Amino acid sequence: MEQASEKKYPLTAKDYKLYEEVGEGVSATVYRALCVPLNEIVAIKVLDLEKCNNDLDGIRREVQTMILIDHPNVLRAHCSFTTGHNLWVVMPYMSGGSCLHIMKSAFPEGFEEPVIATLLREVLKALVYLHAHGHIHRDVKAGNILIDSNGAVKLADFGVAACMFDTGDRQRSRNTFVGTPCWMAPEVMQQLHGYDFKADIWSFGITALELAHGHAPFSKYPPMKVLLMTLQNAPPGLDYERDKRFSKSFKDLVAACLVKDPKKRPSSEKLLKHPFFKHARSTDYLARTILDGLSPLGERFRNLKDKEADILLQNKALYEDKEQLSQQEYIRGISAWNFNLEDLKNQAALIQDDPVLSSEESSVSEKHTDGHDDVVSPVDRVCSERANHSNAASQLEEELNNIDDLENSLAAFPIKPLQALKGCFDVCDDDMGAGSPNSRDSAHSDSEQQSQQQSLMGDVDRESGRDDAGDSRQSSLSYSVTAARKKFPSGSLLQDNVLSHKKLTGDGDREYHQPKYPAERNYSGPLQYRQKKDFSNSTAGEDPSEGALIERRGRFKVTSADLSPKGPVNYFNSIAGGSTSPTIPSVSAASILPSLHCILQQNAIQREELLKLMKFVEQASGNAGELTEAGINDFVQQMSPSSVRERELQAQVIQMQQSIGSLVEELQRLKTRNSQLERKLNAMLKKDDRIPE
Ligand SMILES: Nc1ncnc2c1ncn2[C@@H]1O[C@H](COP(=O)(O)OP(=O)(O)OP(=O)(O)O)[C@@H](O)[C@H]1O
Repeated sequence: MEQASEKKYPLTAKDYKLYEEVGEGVSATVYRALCVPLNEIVAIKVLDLEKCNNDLDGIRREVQTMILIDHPNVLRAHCSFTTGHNLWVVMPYMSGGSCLHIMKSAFPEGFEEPVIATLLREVLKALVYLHAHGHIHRDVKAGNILIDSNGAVKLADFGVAACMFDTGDRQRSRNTFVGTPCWMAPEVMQQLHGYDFKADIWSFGITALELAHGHAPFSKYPPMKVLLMTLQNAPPGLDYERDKRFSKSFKDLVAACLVKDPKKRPSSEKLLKHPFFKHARSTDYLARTILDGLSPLGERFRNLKDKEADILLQNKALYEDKEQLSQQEYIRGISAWNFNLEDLKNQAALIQDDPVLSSEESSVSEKHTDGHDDVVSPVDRVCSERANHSNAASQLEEELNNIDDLENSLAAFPIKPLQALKGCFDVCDDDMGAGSPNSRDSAHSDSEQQSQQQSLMGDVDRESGRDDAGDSRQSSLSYSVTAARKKFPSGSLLQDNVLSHKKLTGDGDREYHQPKYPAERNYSGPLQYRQKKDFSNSTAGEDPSEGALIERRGRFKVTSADLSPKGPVNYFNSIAGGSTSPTIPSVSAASILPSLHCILQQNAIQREELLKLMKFVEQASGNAGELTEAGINDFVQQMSPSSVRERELQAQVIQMQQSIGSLVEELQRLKTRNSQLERKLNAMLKKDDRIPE
């Protein structure tokens, strides 16, 4: 297929003998191999095209570019060809391996400054070349800085790596979520206005810190957090106090690269003239200092892989989610460009909801700004990364749980708080409308909650426009989130009117907040009075099931159903002082006259019966003369306690009958008088008619 150099590298797999694995990438495995016809040791990168979402033409273009590149500090491909569903890229074998693997094996705390200066100078030369030819590497990091047995430094992974970091739509369409964005420039993360070769300068600065400390800033955090930190926090750098072993020029170089505004970063060409590179040495110095004593690359790689497998086994559960996987990939030294940015942003947007996180990030930011992360032995470093990552994972889990809690709260929070209140209070429907300021607030609060959630993405995006103001940026973001949270209770009725029964029931000024079924009811005093007083004022048209309206205050009303005790309250109790006997209602005398008359008649009949009986007895005993009518009356009185009342009534009836009789007589008299007058009048009228005029 493709041929790069004058040497004719064979284009068939059978001409190569694969040896041990010396590296592993996202979708590629690198082997040490023998090119049989040429009897030359090479490295063959085997790409699984099924894992790579790119079309073959895209890959071919990238490989062509890689083949055409001709610079001593850029790893050039000898040739490439496909075999089965794999693409083989044949390259020079870099026996020292990558700087990342070297650090992992022997320099966990990073390299000394002259080594760093030498390495960086070589890398920078590669960047000057690439940028001058219009290429952006986009994957500058220690894992892609390869060293051969002589100490020659080559920047690898240009071109072919492009298939791992598609841009634009292709990147967005991918769902993979692998790697960490530790080296990624803020403007690349934002993808708002695109990016240029200055993105490589940022990655170069991060790589400088990686070589200085043995790991990249933020490397122990999951990708979404790294994204957030990169965008929000002040750029990482070397600390003047803590990183005493490094020169001021090194610190200046890093600071110059890690400026958030790409325009303010120097070009690779300008950077190459930086005083820091006066510390750089020859490449064989590298061979002497960092390669000396190292075991063969394949062996180192296997050892690292074994360690990783052990730890993976121990922390199997930990590595089941994608964030863990990304950390795992970082430890393996895999590039981190093909994650889904949208996913990251969305998750980052969620994370920044947590104000606790903000403060934590602040301290983290400080730490990284100081340039101090944990410094441990290689194994410890891996373990520590995992432990730290475990912490980060649990932190993350906690944060996400908090978000879950918030989301649950939002889900549980009523759209119309007054509807929820209806469960505790009787609320007039008209109070549920937009007229209620509280309901407006709560509705606003709800929608604001949602828009806040959505706008957080926008907040992250808007960060792009700002530069070097991590603190203010963070505070502004924190503010928007905090504001949203604070608005949640204050804008709704929830806190005051639903959650605070305790407070409300104890507050005399707010007794209208009495819950529908309070634990204790007081049926005495004012409440009874109020009930009695308003009983007759029940509003027509009220729902009978909810009882008559007893009291209405503002949006709330208290109904008789609410206030009634379990047993029926006797309306008369309060009047009659607790007596349960009914009080006879007042009636007119005329309405009971017939009844009284009837009783009187009965009494009269009974009296006659008694008199007959007594006469019979008298005759029988011969003592008839001893009993007078008066005596009989006395006897009757003694015999019947109700006779007194009967006599009174009888007297009244007789009196009334007499009155009626008098009235009838009077009426008759008046009628007679009236007819006499009429007659007189008629007589006078006739008399007048007869008198001539
Ligand atoms: N020519 C080479 N000689 C020796 N080792 C190599 C060579 N090329 C790559 N490697 C090793 O293999 C590892 C993976 O290679 P490479 O980075 O090209 O694959 P990748 O899939 O692109 O990975 P990444 O996603 O990390 O870029 C490198 O980190 C390096 O350690």
